[in-house]
Amino acid sequence: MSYDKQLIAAKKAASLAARLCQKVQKGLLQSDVQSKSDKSPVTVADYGSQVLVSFVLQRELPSHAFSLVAEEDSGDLRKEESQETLRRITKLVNDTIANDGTYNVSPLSEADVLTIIDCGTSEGGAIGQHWVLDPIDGTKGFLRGDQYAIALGLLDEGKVVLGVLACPNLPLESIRSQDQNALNKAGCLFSAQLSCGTYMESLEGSPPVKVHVSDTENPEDASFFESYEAAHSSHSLSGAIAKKLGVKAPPVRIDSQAKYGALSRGDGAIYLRFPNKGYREKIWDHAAGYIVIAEAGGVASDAGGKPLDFSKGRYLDLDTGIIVTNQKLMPALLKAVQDSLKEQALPSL
Ligand SMILES: Nc1ncnc2c1ncn2[C@@H]1O[C@H](COP(=O)(O)OS(=O)(=O)O)[C@@H](OP(=O)(O)O)[C@H]1O
Ligand SMILES: [Mg+2]
Ligand SMILES: [Mg+2]
Ligand SMILES: [Mg+2]
Repeated sequence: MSYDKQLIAAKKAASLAARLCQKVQKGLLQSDVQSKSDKSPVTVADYGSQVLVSFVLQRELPSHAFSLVAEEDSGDLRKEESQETLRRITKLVNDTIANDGTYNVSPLSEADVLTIIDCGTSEGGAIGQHWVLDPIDGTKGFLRGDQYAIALGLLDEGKVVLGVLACPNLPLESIRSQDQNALNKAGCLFSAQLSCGTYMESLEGSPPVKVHVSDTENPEDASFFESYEAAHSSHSLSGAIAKKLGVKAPPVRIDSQAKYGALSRGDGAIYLRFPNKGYREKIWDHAAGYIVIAEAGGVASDAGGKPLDFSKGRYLDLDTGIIVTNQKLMPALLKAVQDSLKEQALPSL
C-alpha cells in the first residue's frame, strides 16, 4: 500500500508549522509561554503548530477519514486569563496561512482555533489510520533557542507507516562538521515511508537525499545521543552503559526527536533514553522518529529488546527505556544495557 499522498500532505503540514515556530522563536515574549497542569511549558507556537498541521492535513486529504492523536488540548486556552494568548495564536496561524498563499480561506476565528486544537484528542489504537502529532517536541529546547522538532507520524492498524520530522535548528550538514558556515545553514526535513527509505531535504525544499544510519560495528568509534534535560533521561545510567560498551566519545545532548533525525544520517550511532521510573512515554514523542530510524536502516526498541508498540493508545507501554542504534551494534548494546540495569538494581555495598 502506498502512502504517497499522505506523505506529501504531512511534509506540507510540518513545513508550514515550522515557519510559524521559527517566527515565534525569533521574537519570543514571556507572555507567549505558559505552564501546563503537569508543570511542563507550552507556548503559542505549540498550539499554533498543532492548528496548522491539523488544518493542512484536512485540507490536503479531504476524502480521508481524519483521526489525530496530538499532544495539546484547548483546556487552558478556554480560561478567561488565556484570551490574549488565544488571540495571539489565532493571528499567528492566520498570518502563516496568508503568507503561504496556498489556501484561499477566510481567516480562522478564535472559536475555529479551539475546535481545530481539539481535533487532536483521538485515542489512536490498533484499528484504522491515525495521525500522531507532537506540534513542538522539545519545548524546553525551543525556549532555550536550541533544537526542537515538529514530529508527525501516521499509524495504520497500529503500525507507524510514515513519519516526518521538521527540525528548524538542525544544520543540513552533520552536527560533527567543523565548518561554521555549513552549521549556520539550518533547517532539515526528514521523511520516511514504510519500505521506501528515509530522505532529508532543507526546509526550503532542496532535492531530497536518501540517508542511512552509521554502519559502524565498533563501539569505540560510536558516539551516543541523549536528552539535553537530565530530568527526561538518566545521564548517569547512559554513561555507565556507554562505558561498558567501550564508547570513547562524550555524550551528545540534543533536545527532541531531532536526535532521531541526526542519527538517521549517521551524525552519531546510538541514542539512549531512560526516563525516571513511573514516567509514561507518549506515542507522539517517538512515532515519527521510530520510522525515520527504521527506514534509514536502524532499530529502536525498548530496553528489553522489544519493538516499540504504537497500537495501545496514547501511551507506549515500555520496559524501562528506549535504545536506538544500527542492526550490527544492537546485540552488544542490548547486553550492555541489560548488564548495567542489573548492576543498578543491586544494593550498593
Ligand atoms: N520526566 C520526563 N521524563 C521523560 N521525558 C519527559 C519528561 N517530561 C517530559 N518529557 C518528554 O520529553 C520530551 C522532550 O524530548 P527529549 O527528552 O528527547 O528532549 S530534551 O533534551 O530533554 O529536551 C518532551 O516533549 P515536549 O513536551 O513535546 O517538549 C516530553 O514529552
Ligand atoms: Mg514531545
Ligand atoms: Mg510537544
Ligand atoms: Mg510538551
